[in-house]
Amino acid sequence: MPELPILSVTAISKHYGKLCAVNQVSFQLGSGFHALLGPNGAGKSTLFQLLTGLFAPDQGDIHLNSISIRQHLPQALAQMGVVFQQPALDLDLSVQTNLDFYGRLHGMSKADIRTRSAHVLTQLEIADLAPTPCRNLSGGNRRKVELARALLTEPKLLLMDEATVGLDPASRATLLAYVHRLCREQGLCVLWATHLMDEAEQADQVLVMHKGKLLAQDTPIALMTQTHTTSLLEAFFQLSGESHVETTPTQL
Ligand SMILES: Nc1ncnc2c1ncn2[C@@H]1O[C@H](COP(=O)(O)OP(=O)(O)OP(=O)(O)O)[C@@H](O)[C@H]1O
Repeated sequence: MPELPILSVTAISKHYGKLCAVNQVSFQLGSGFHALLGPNGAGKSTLFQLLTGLFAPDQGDIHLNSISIRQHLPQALAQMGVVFQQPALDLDLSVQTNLDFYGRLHGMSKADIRTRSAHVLTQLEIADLAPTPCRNLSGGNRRKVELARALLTEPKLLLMDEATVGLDPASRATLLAYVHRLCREQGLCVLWATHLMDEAEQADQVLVMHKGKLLAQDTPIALMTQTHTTSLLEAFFQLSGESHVETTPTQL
């Protein structure tokens, strides 16, 4: 029997005035690492804002494990962890206090928060930083703390919006490897927005977004085969009809 989707998005649209930032987008995701690939302005962040209920779509609906985000937002959010593009830690508080605050907001008991934080901080190799004020952390470690916080409630869906922006190559690789491991070992469903080719190339599936539309959803290899290209970058330009003269070979 086919696996039920964890995330199901049906014909959602979002306008800012006359601009259609998300245009009739539909897709379904099961467990695994899914890259949402698109250049600046493609609509990735707007899609994330719709998925997290920050805005309601003008039309369409989103279901997380069959729960409608429109009708039952708190229940849907309880199954979701999010790392937004903009850092969102309280820098004056310690790592542990940031996690405590988030856990309490989600109705976790103090004991559960402590057990779970110790687990995720250890997995991310930053357990020793628990008492440290977030202001004193490097950019890479701040992102790890945001990821730890997103994972505190054991979500089924993890949304990562350009989560590696500003990180050095080693920190970026550690974060990516850890999230891939969570997909493999715990069946997590990850939607990872990026415009970096190497991040998308490692995904189980790539969702190609351009000017508000979802152009394709498939494995990196299948996208290259369908477009008769030998790289994901070329496949993107084939699918979008854009020219890539002005771009670097590693990102859109
Ligand atoms: N609050 C807003 N008001 C008006 N227009 C907006 C708003 N937010 C985004 N837009 C526009 O909607 C379109 C999609 O933007 P969005 O930020 O979703 O794209 P993105 O793919 O996340 O880009 P980036 O990688 O630069 O974050 C862009 O044309 C952007 O200028």
